[in-house]
Order: sequence, then C-alpha cells, then structure tokens
Amino acid sequence: SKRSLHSNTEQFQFQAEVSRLMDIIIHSPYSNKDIFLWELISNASDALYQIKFIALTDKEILGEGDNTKLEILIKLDKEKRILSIRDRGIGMTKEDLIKNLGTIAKSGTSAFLEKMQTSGDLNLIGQCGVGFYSVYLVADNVEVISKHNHDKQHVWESKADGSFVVSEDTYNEPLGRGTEIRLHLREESGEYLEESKLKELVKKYLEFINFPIHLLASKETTYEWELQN
Ligand SMILES: COC(=O)c1c(O)cc(O)c(Cl)c1CCC(=O)Nc1cc(O)c(OC)cc1O
Repeated sequence: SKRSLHSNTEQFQFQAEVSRLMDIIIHSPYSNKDIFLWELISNASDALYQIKFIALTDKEILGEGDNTKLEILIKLDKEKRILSIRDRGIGMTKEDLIKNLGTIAKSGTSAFLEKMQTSGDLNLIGQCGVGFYSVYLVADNVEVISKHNHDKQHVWESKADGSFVVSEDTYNEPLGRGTEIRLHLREESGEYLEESKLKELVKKYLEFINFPIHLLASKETTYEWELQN
C-alpha cells in the first residue's frame, strides 16, 4: 500500500454503526448536500465555545499570538480540489480522534440510524453529534488534523476500505491549537470550490455563529464578514 506520509501510523476499523451510517450517507439520494458545511461550522463553533469556557477561569490556556484568535477559517484550494474548515477550538488528542471519529458512542444513535434509514432525512444527523459524517456527501477522502493542548498534533484519515488511520502529524503546518477538516471533494461536488457558493452558504449560517468566519478564496482574495450579532 502507499507508504504513509506520517510517522507511526496506526490502522483502525470503524465501529459497525459508523460504517452503516457512512453507507447511508454516501448512498443517500439526498439532494441538498449543503448541510455538511453547516455541520462542520457548528462543530467548529462548539469546539471554540469549549476552549472559551475553560479560558474564563484559566487565562493561560489560550496561549498567545494567533492562538488567542477564536475564529473559523475556510480555505479553497481549487488546484488540489480541497475545501478545508479550520478552527482554533479545544482540538482533539489522538485518543479523542479515535473515539470521536471512529465510534458513535452517543446513546440512541442506532434508533436514529433506523429513523434516518426510513425517512432519509439527513437533517437529523446533527442531533446525535454525528454531523461530521455528512462530509461523505461531498468528499471521498477526508483528513482531520487536530492539536489539543495535552497532545502532539495528529492526523486522522479515512480510507475507502472502511478503515481509518491515525498518525503523528510531521507533515502539515502546525495548527497551534484546534482542528482542521480537509475535504478532498468528489468529482460532482466541485461547486463547493466556488467562492460565490461558499459566500452564499456562510452568509446563511452567520446569524447562528458567534465567532468570526474568514473565507480564504485564493492567495489574493480573503472575505471577512463582520459579526451579524
Ligand atoms: C472537539 O471537537 C473538535 O475538535 C472538532 C472540531 O473542532 C471541528 C469538527 O468539524 C469536528 Cl467533527 C470536531 C470533532 C467533534 C466531535 O466529533 N465530537 C465528538 C463526537 C463524539 O462521537 C463524541 O462521543 C464520545 C464526543 C465528541 O466530542
């Protein structure tokens, strides 16, 4: 197999429920795939709230410089067809990556899976904290890079064969703190590399998000929205 780009790579199997959920999502006739962006932006917002809450009593936890900027960055890389959503939230340790993205330990998830299988209503997905998996509506390969204050930076990557790998990240730029989701978009999902589409979607969600969102459309162009609230 392809030599891994990272050092000490470990391979894991998705929990059975996760594989089933991914199959439902990948094969869902679901027309409105836009929900993946909402799920990622709201996960980023949750992670930013978590670090902001801890910082109320522990000022040092934010570090200094860029690490103190509680914001969400969306980057479009048209050449590589990668859409990435980055936050400086609390981030995840290696164990968090394995637990949070490999198992759906949430209670009632299997009941939810049944309901969604029949109703096909993917909008429910955010209810059980499994909104992350909506990325498979638009991406065939997903990398999650994360840096938590209590661990080194790691990268999680899902494989087409239903497994995933977690490695120490000796390759990507240091995040400082937080998580970056890198979506290798499917052939038919190129619309999510268009600035106009992203601007329209981000504007729609802005009223629900209490952190700045920056869209880095290309090396030259960055869009910043002042907070609506
Ligand atoms: C801490 O959350 C994150 O680092 C994070 C983020 O900043 C942006 C994202 O798009 C995502 Cl997906 C995450 C991870 C969120 C997550 O999956 N949390 C999570 C999931 C679980 O199944 C769980 O059950 C034990 C606990 C979780 O925190």
